[in-house]
Amino acid sequence: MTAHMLRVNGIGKDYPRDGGVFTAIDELTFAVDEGELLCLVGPSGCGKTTLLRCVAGLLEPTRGEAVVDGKPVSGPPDGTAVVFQEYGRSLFPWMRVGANVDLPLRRLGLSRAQRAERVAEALAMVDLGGFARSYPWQLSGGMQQRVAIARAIAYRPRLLLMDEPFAAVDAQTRADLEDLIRDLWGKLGITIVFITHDIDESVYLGQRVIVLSSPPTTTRAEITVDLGDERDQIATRSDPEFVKLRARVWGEIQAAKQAKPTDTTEKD
Ligand SMILES: Nc1ncnc2c1ncn2[C@@H]1O[C@H](COP(=O)(O)OP(=O)(O)OP(=O)(O)O)[C@@H](O)[C@H]1O
Repeated sequence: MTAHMLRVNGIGKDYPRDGGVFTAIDELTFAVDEGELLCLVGPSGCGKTTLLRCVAGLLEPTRGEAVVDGKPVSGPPDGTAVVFQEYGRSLFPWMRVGANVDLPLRRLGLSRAQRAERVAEALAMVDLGGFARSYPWQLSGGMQQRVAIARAIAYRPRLLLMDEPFAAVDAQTRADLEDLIRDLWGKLGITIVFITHDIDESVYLGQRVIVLSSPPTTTRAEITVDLGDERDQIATRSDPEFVKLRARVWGEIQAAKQAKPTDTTEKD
């Protein structure tokens, strides 16, 4: 049996609002297998970022817990890296690309040579081998996001959390970055939880898609993506199974927007 890399056990989050309490997440429970590529999709404001922050140990849930690699999360978990949407804010503009990728490695107790090897390897994997000495602001948005991805993989995480990482780049760059993620996932065998509000992206990337409801958020549906591991921007997206799956996710999201909070979860 495959081990769970991540378990989300009854996580809920309340925020103070207008002198009262706003339940952003009511109750979320799901598990992610080791080596799985899972996409989480849901309507705007459904608490995707809140959930990811709870899993990454950056925010304390009001209820429930996240368990990464068998350990309850109480701070940033070992072996976990995060890629955020805003690459412009996650890279340090005064540090060269190589130094940005190197930064998180400094707490791993590696030698300078080992770190340099990891930085070079990670930059080569995202096709930025010649850019170690450039500054982030000299690169395009898509290239900067590849630096952020290189920084995450240089850390050699077992779990990679991605929060709408391609929302701010143009469509062509986005397609290239999607293929890069699938390629890295295939090569590195890591577990990826990918958050997106883009239905097509969730089906194209994921082995499984979890659809979240509107707040107070619960799991609306869990959908297995039976498209095989070889995906291609043209062939996969015109595959009748892809078209069927995207229609199903779309339907679930529309229903989630209209549903009453008491609706029960549907499972595949
Ligand atoms: N620190 C906070 N204080 C109060 N309310 C918050 C806070 N952070 C988030 N919220 C609210 O909780 C809800 C979920 O927010 P969150 O950013 O997690 O959703 P999201 O699904 O990532 O949104 P989007 O799709 O727009 O990026 C929203 O209604 C938001 O206004």
